[in-house]
Amino acid sequence: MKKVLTIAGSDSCGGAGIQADIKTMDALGVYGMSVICAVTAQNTMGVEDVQDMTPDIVRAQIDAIFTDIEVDAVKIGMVSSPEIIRVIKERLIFYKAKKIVVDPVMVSKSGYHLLKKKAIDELKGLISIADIVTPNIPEAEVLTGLNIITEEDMKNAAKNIIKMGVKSVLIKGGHRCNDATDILLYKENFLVIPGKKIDTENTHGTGCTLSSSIASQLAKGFSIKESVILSKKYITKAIENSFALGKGVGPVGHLIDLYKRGGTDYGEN
Ligand SMILES: Nc1ncnc2c1ncn2[C@@H]1O[C@H](COP(=O)(O)OP(=O)(O)OP(=O)(O)O)[C@@H](O)[C@H]1O
Ligand SMILES: Cc1ncc(CO)c(N)n1
Repeated sequence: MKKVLTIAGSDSCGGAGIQADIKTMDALGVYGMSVICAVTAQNTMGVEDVQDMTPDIVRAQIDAIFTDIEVDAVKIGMVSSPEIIRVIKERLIFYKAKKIVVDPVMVSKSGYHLLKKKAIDELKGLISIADIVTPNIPEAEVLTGLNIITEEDMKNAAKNIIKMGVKSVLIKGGHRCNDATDILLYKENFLVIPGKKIDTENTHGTGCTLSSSIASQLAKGFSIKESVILSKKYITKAIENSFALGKGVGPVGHLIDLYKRGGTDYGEN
């Protein structure tokens, strides 16, 4: 079985973060492992509190895994602080980690800052060693300083981000009003991945699910382009099967959730 590591934050309500990553990995048939960078006290209505792990315990978790287990792909999500990001980058280079996906998580859907503002430069450094980075539109705006409205703007932002040294860039369109088309810049070519906006409030964890699906498919040996296309299908299906939970924004539905609710039709993933 392929082994995939998520380096991210814990979401107590189970919709995003480490919990979404492990559910996605399970659903896609890879073995999921985790390095926890922060614990959030969070529910469907928002983030109440955050406790960052120390850089030492982040380093110790990474060392524990890489000194024992061969890791086929790594997904990085919420990384909190400049010190934690520096440790992650240094350790991943040290262990010659393969197939690195960076989801540059900055602000939760409810508006809580999950990344300290002073950590943006370190985050760019981490992006430089990745195979793919998956910013949503507001994140791409922070990384580039550009204003992104149209598909052409998304392409320009991708060209700008690729200069950071990353091999490919997926700009996610989920934050646009009427469309969920994503744009991949890969080997100097653009791939427009069309998506229709699904009318649901329950989109907690969409970005985490997409990036851990990409890491899982890369681990299985698919190319970046194939992994992104398969993952767009997975996230679309997961949003179609999202459900109400608690009083706020409910989570996307993974294969496992569907089984529990008696469903069987989950496409080819
Ligand atoms: N309502 C929707 N209908 C269809 N696809 C969507 C919808 N919302 C998001 N997506 C898709 O989900 C994927 C994740 O994109 P999104 O922009 O939501 O990520 P994100 O903002 O990083 O998520 P998160 O808030 O979990 O960090 C993309 O492929 C995007 O196009
Ligand atoms: C821990 C965590 N990671 C990522 C997100 C996505 O916004 C979130 N809400 N919580």
